Amino acid sequence: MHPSSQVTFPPPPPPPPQPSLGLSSEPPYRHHVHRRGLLQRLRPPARAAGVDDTKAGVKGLVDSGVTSIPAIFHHRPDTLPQDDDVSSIVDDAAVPVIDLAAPREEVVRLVRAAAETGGFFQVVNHGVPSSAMAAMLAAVRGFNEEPVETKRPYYTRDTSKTKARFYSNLDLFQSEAACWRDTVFLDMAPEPPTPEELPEKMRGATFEFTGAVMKLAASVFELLSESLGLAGDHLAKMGCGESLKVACNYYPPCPEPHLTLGNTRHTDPTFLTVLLQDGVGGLQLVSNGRLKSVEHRVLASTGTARISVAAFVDVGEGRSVRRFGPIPELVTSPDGGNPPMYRSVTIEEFIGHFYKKGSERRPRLDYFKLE
Ligand SMILES: O=C(O)CCC(=O)C(=O)O
Ligand SMILES: [Fe+2]
Repeated sequence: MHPSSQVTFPPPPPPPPQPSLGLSSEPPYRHHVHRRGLLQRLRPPARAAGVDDTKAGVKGLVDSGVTSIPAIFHHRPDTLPQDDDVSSIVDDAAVPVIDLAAPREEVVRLVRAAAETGGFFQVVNHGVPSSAMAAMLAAVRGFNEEPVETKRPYYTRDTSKTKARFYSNLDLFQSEAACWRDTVFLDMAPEPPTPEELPEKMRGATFEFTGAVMKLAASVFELLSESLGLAGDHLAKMGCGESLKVACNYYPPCPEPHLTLGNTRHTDPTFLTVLLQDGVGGLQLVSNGRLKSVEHRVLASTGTARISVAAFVDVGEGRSVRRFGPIPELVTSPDGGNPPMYRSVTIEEFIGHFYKKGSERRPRLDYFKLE
């Protein structure tokens, strides 16, 4: 979704000096030496850096006036933007734009082409009101720019405590280097939070926005089903649209953006991500490799804060027991020439790879490839 072409909301965000989202198809990282050593060294400084112990996040560091970033935010040079990246990094402005109000066949054709190649596309006429998008972005800004005393009570990574969690770097104590980002993470479906569970600044906008995103996701699943030659309700019946978890990302301005990242290169762990401000992206695994899950990362930059809202649409019930693998209709071609490329997995196993592998963030699907 690109609200920028349809709405202006005060204050208008200045364009970032660098591409805000890079999409890459380079081979995975090769460097994971001394991982254990790195982790051991990382933990105490992570607390001391005033990110987690203060519960003030990266924004707290910026407010305290740092002019150089703490060492835990230093990423390996080979993972940072390089001059010679240009050929393999696509910036979000280059992704295809699909008008969902175009004739159905045309939309299905375009969705198929986009999902099979880049795995990432931007939609217009998507039915999410411009006012709802602008209000959601303003709400995320509003919360993050509150005094730390207001934000601190929400600071937790404990999913059993609340459906609205504020933290800086979910994997702060597992990753090789921390990212220049704070997040409010919301569990919105199938069991929504009560309005009182959300930070006050986010109460008004969140329910309207996420309700509209669920509707949009349902129609994208229909389009993806049809683009795979399946019945329109195939992916919905598999449960792909039951759950909604929303990462509200706040990327404070960074004094040394050349040393760190807003988010490292990764693929998302869900069936579909609806990304406010940058696009709508990929479905994976069950298409037997036909639809792509785009690798992406976020650069840090000086200037003003950047805000994004990534809505992860996924399976709800039975995440530890239901198995997902290539859809039978997609692997049994009449000539037998399309064998399954991936083994089946549960959602929990699929997501779990992210944490087990730490900084080694290969595209998730690679781990489940059949030889
Ligand atoms: O901020 C963005 O544009 C992307 C965020 C993202 O990749 C994520 O939250 O998974
Ligand atoms: Fe992502």
